[in-house]
Parts: sequence; structure tokens; C-alpha cells
Amino acid sequence: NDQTGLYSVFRNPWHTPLTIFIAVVGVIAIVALVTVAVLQNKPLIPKYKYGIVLDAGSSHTAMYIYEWPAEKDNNTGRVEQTHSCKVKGPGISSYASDPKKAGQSLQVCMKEAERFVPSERHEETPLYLGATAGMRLLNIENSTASDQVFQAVSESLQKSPFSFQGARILSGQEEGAFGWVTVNYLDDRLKQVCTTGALDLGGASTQISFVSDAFDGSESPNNSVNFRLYGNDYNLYTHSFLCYGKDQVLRMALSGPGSISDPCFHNGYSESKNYMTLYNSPCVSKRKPVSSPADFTHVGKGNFYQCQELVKSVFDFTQCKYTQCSFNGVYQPTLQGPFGAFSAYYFVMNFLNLTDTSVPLQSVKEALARYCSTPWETIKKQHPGIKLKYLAEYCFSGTYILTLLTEGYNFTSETFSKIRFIKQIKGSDAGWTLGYMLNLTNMIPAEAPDTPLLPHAGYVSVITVIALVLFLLFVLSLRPLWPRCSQKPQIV
Ligand SMILES: Nc1nc2c(ncn2[C@@H]2O[C@H](COP(=O)(O)OP(=O)(O)OP(=O)(O)O)[C@@H](O)[C@H]2O)c(=O)[nH]1
Ligand SMILES: [Ca+2]
Repeated sequence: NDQTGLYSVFRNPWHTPLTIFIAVVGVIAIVALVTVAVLQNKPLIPKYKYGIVLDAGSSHTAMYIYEWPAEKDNNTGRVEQTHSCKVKGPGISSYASDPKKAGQSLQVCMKEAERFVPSERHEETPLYLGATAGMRLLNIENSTASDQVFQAVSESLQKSPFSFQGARILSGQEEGAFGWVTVNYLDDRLKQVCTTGALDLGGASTQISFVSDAFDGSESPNNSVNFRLYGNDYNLYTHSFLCYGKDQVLRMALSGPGSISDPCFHNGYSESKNYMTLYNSPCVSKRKPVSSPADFTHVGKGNFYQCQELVKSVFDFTQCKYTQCSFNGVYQPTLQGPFGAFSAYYFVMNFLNLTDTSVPLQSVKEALARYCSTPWETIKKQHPGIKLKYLAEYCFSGTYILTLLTEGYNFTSETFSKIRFIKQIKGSDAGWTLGYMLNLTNMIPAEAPDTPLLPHAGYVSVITVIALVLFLLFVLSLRPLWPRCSQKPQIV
């Protein structure tokens, strides 16, 4: 019958001001912590934001739509590719003689984008067009035509409901650097020190980008790009070889001496071709013979080793004013780390079934030699569904890729095994477009984004401990600190 202990609790526990105070504070603290924990760690109803990038390449244009959680707009969002659309027809540089058609060619994909991006997001969704080597070459050849193509393309894109941010030519350095950002962002390597190098093979240019401990940019500043991303400093080596995309190299190889009987094309292959289409590029115009017939017959004789010699003839391995070069007198530090090889690297090696780099390089070469020596009629029978334009060129393209990697960039059988031929990473295409958009929308901060003070579990355990302490205090506090006035007030 202790009048002041637990007994009194059940009679009237609320008469101690301290008890009420602690109870109120406890409830507020728990509600506050739970609210923060939920907000910080559990997204509200997911709303997404979008970005659209058009990759106006030399051989074709592709549109990519990216999305990310709206409440994570501030740089910690996981931006993902949600849709892509391959524009029908050639690259925009092919419309030099009829620029309007360049703009019209984009309309189908832009209409598709209007269906994929929720209409309430249309006007806030940034839309970019970046052009690469095809337009670089047109700009060299005929800058007026290049401007007219961009004018037509911009007018066309301004008609879309999106927030058009402009159409421009990317430098080769940007193309290489943003391809590296994409690969490492998607592979979650930007929060680590060890990054993945990027190898991009297009139709008119090819890029190599990687971080090398041996490279501080001093020997060849033009090949150096510095990034500070998520609190890490990266000094990237990058180079873009204009005219060394596979389509332009094919022209250079064909314009060489005695190339009409071509070891890079299958025995039995014979096509009449027009010298004009061969020489109408700044990459080969210097090789154009003074007088040449309008047409020639391109005949294949399918020999990988002779093809390799022909392909090597488009490289210059003699001049190098640096401590070490790749080719054509371009500085290149020692290769380092794993590499992701994408675009035409993937299209070609995937077709040839040579993407498994655990296979020794010598075996890859032997497999390609067997493929190149297969007669054209057999090749066509074995691959009925493949576009003949692509099918005819795989022997050449595969030989070019191996020559570029081993003779050009000095990949050995050991470093070759560290290359991964990739089309996508976690559902997003490898290429410069994602890196380009991340950069322009500032979605990769220089500093590491704030991580929640405590992980979700941390919050739960803190709440539990506080709740227990408060409960104990509550119970203890029920013993009156001041003598309860148990007797009736004396009426004086
Ligand atoms: N086999 C095959 N080849 C393709 C495919 N798409 C493109 N190519 C060819 O691969 C080469 C490079 O294609 P892309 O990577 O799109 O090159 P691009 O972006 O147009 O060219 P650049 O402006 O130099 O980057 C070109 O010769 C294309 O014709 C494909 O799906 N399959
Ligand atoms: Ca490209």
C-alpha cells in the first residue's frame, strides 16, 4: 500500500509535471525521428524527371530518353535510359545538299519522345542534340552547309514541346571524355579510385579515354581532361582520331594502291562502285588519283593476314615526338585498367562472336582469319537476315578493330583480356550521350553528395533506444519528486 510508488501510478499518473513534460518530449522526439527517417530513406511517391539527347553520328542519328527520381534531382539520383529511338536514314551530315530533310528526319523519334515523357513534364525536359565526326568532316569541307544543317535541325527541334537547349558539334575530346563518364557512372566507378577506360568506334572517328597513373597531362596537355566528381579528382587521357571510324578507314584502305582486289572482302565478292562516293570525304580526298575512272569493280580475295597489312597502311607508326605514341604521332601513356569497348566495337565483335576476351588474342585472330577466308556465297547463306552492306564489311571491320587495338593502341594479349565489348550497362547504352547530359544538367557534383547521417537501420535503433530511455524515465518519474500533497488541503 505504498501510496507514493507504483500503486499511485495507476490511480493518477499524470499529476507530476515532469512526467507530462517527458512524455510530450518523448512523443515529439519519436515522431520527428520517424519522419526524418522516412523522408531521408524512403522516397515519397516516385515522380520522375527526364532528359533527351540526340546523338547525330556520321552514319545515323539516335535519340535517348533518360529519367531519374525527381526528389533526387540534386545529384544523387540514378539516371537511367528509359527509351531509345534510331532515326531512319543516314546521319545529318548526309543532308548537306538538302538541309531541310535533316530536320524532317528527326520528327518520328521526337513524336515518340512525346509519348514516352509524361506531358506534364514536357516543357521542363531538356533536349540536346550533339553531332560528332560526320559533322566535323562536313564543317571542314563546307562550313556553310554545316551551318545550314544545324539551322534546319534546330528549327525542327524547336517545334517539339521540350526545352530545346541547342544543337552543336562535340569536340573529339568531349566525345571521348563523356563516353568515359557514361561508362563509369553506369558502372558505379565514380565513387572509387579504379575506373574503366572507354573505347568508342564510330563510322568517322574513334576515341580512347582512360586514367593512367603515368599521365599528368604535362607531356601532351591537349590529351588531358580533368574532372572532379563526387569528391574524386580524375586526370583523364583522351584522344579522338578523326577519319579513323570504320567507314572512313574502309575508304582510305580502298583508295590505297592496288586495292581493287581486296583481301579484306570475301572471295567471290564483286561489286561495282563509284569513285566519287569513295573520295568525297576530307579523309581520302588527298589520296584521290589525278585521273581515275568513274566506276571500279570491288573484288574480294578474302585473306586476313594480307588484309591486316592493307589496314596497317592507313596508320603512321614512324613519327613520335613524345616519350611514347599510339600512332600518327599521337602521345599515349601506358594502358591502364579495364576497358569498355562500345558502338561499332560491339556491333562487329558481337556479330563475329568474338566478344569473349578470355579467349587468347591469338585464337581471336585465327578465328577471324577463318571467317575472312570463307567464300562470299557461304557467308550469305550462313547469315540470311543480315543487311548485305554490314555483312560484306565484317571481315574488314574485325581486322581493323584488332589492328587498331594491338598495333595502334598497343594492347597485348594480356591487356586485351581486360577489354569488355559492351552495348549497354544496366540497361543504358554505352556512349557519350548520358555523360553529356549529366554534365550539362550538373547531376554529378564535384563533391560527394551528403549521405544520410545514419542508414535507415541506424535511425530505427536510435529511435528504439531513445524510446526505451524515455519510457524508463517516464516510469521512474512517476515517483513524485516532490512530496505529493496526499492530505486534503487544510482550509485555513
Ligand atoms: N552491324 C551493325 N553495324 C552498325 C549498327 N549500327 C551502326 N553500325 C555501323 O557501325 C559503325 C559505327 O556506327 P556508330 O557507332 O553509330 O557510328 P556513328 O556514331 O554514326 O559515327 P561517329 O560520328 O564517327 O561516332 C557505322 O559503320 C555504322 O554503319 C548495327 O546495329 N549493326
Ligand atoms: Ca558515335
